Amino acid sequence: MQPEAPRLLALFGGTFDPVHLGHLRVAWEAAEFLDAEVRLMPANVPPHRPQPQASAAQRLAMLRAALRGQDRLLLDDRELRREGPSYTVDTLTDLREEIGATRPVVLLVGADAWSGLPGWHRWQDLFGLAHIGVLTRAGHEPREPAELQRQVAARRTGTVADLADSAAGRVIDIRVSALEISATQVRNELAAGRQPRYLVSDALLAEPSLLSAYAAPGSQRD
Ligand SMILES: Nc1ncnc2c1ncn2[C@@H]1O[C@H](COP(=O)(O)OP(=O)(O)OP(=O)(O)O)[C@@H](O)[C@H]1O
Ligand SMILES: O=C(O)c1ccc[n+]([C@@H]2O[C@H](COP(=O)([O-])O)[C@@H](O)[C@H]2O)c1
Repeated sequence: MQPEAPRLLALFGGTFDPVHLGHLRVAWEAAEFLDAEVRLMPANVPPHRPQPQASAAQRLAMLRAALRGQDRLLLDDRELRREGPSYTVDTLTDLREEIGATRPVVLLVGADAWSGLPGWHRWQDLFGLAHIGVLTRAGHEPREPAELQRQVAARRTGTVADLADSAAGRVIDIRVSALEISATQVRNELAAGRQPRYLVSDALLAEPSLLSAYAAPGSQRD
């Protein structure tokens, strides 16, 4: 009898400032599509963007609250234990040291992040460490700069089973529900003194201290 193939492990990195229903739903759909263990992984110091408004501890607390009550989506806090810019290539190298070279890993990125991949630190090395799953994102047309197209042409597959055949190196497009929600929108709602109801998990609204990093000074929310 063939030994059972190890389950796919998928990492969904982000700033999560704060985590919103767009993140949660697309991660859920990716977990179903890939039949993978999906881990949401907050960046400590996100590279290539302004630094988050909420601290790492606050972003982690919001993620914990949002993920409570289910076990399909998990939390991975490895980047919060590392100082300096949270480069994904370093994170995947660290993960490989922990789990070894053979288990298939899928790095999940939204379509907007994917377009910017050639700007990432040592981006070409990412393909040696993980597969990449590109999630559609409402409001962000798929765009692939020429250097990314060249790198990806021979790697793309439409078949999940291909991801189990190797530890890394394939690219798969994952069509998920179009939920045009962003953390920027949530921060703006809160800064204007409004509730981000139905944009974030109810668990975040139930505990007002969780969203306190975004409140307008002196604002009163109902
Ligand atoms: N609504 C969404 N649909 C699909 N992917 C998403 C969605 N929101 C975020 N993502 C993806 O989740 C990852 C983490 O995103 P991030 O934490 O920066 O959230 P964001 O909403 O884009 O934040 P901000 O508005 O602060 O830029 C990225 O790969 C991003 O493309
Ligand atoms: O490694 C890099 O150079 C790099 C550059 C930009 C983004 N990332 C990662 O991409 C993920 C999504 O980033 P963001 O800024 O959309 O939250 C998050 O895990 C970041 O650490 C990584």
